[in-house]
Amino acid sequence: MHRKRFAGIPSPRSYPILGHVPITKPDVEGFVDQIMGMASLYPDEPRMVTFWAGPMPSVMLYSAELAEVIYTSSKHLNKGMFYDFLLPWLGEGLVTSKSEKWRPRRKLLTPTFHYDILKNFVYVFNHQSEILVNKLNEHIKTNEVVEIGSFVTLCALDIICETSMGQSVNAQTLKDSEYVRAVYRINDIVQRRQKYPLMWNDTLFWLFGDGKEHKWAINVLHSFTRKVIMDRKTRLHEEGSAGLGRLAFLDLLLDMEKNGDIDLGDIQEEVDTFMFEGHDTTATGITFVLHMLGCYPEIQEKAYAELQTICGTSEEITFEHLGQLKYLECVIKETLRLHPSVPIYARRMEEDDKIGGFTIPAGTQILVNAFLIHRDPKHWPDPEIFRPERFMLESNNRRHPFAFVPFSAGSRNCIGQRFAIMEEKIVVAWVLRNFKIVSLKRRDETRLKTELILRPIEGVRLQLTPRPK
Ligand code: HEM
Repeated sequence: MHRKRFAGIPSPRSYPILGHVPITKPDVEGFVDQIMGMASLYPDEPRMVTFWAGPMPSVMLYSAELAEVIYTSSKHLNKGMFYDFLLPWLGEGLVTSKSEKWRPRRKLLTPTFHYDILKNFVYVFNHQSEILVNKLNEHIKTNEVVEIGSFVTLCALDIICETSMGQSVNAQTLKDSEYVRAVYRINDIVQRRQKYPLMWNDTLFWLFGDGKEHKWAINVLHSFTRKVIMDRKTRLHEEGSAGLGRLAFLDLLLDMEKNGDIDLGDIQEEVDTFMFEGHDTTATGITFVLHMLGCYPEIQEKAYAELQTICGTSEEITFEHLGQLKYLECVIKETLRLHPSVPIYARRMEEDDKIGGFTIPAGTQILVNAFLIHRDPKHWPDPEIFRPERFMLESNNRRHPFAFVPFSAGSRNCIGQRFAIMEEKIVVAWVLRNFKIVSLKRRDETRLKTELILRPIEGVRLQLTPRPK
């Protein structure tokens, strides 16, 4: 695309044909600093920057006002090219599908995430959190320090497997599961591929990249979900829904199949999509919340006092409790503001359109940078300060509607956001009720990396002390 069409939009100095490729930092930390550093390099309006990967332009937006054009558009609904690397795993499920396929599918699946359905999962959230607390108790008998992310990730994986497929993979209790290994491996391979433009070429990827392992992982992932789907379909047919035990998303999808709305291939795409989108995101979300609670003792005690008042001696966190845990919700949201699990997401311009007074040509990749939108001093005074009260009702009502966008916004927003907040609340509540948490590193000492997901480079190390019963 011709560079003249982007004249006037800020852009760091680049090379004539290769663009920014030679100056892109290859290491994960350097890359984050470079991308997020744009807000320091170009802090003023229009808060947008152009990058060139060779001849391909990407325009990164980092203001609520500019991102609004994308969120509210009914045209720019397709994703950027980075999502193509997910196609072999996810097929054309909700995250990756093009707008023609996505529109009717989203309409069909939206009721699946209604509170009346999500209520059924409260048991799973509690049950898996209890296992997590037991595992943490076992661990601290021999080692005071816990890398909490690794524990929480297995818990989130068990939760998403059980709620999506009605089948536990027992990631928390089993030492080794091939499916779990394949989930980790595929995430890693996709993220590495996104960062190395040479590996975007399929032939090079197969010859010199992780092609072989990629094939192994896809085979394991698809065989597992295919088998679960077929087993559940057979049981549903033979024993009826009463024979299946707890409800899972899969049962609702199988109902849709019975009505002729989708086929088994479509179901597989959506189950794989939930597995991808629904576990790493919540796992890093919960990890960062626990880190923040461990950094700010007064906030931790306030959240703990609320839990004691609302839940009292009740062993379980019930659906009714969830609505009342208002301060904990503010803590979770403030954590998502400073550490959005998906810090950047991409769309493709389907036709020329005006953003920030510039005409952006069709075909351009738009990167919406939620990490920086959440730090725009125009909407967030003292943006680096961790202050959960920002999310109290009154302040919320006065804010720009797109200043807080961890779940994206508009019609292509996250379908799982209520599920995510419910899960985060319950898992965090269990840990907080059982342990006093101290973070071994301050926030400013915790280095971040961003792959598809924002993560702490060295994990989050906590000291956990059991609270008196
Ligand atoms: C803290 C947790 C989560 C965060 C921060 C998050 C964030 C996001 C974001 C930013 C998007 C838009 C991505 C894009 O435009 O490319 C998205 C989409 C999506 N998320 Fe989530 N998510 C979370 C949890 C979940 C969970 C638990 C599920 C499922 C159970 C889920 C399922 C989906 C799906 C299916 C989409 C695609 C929606 C569509 O295009 O119609 N997410 N999520």
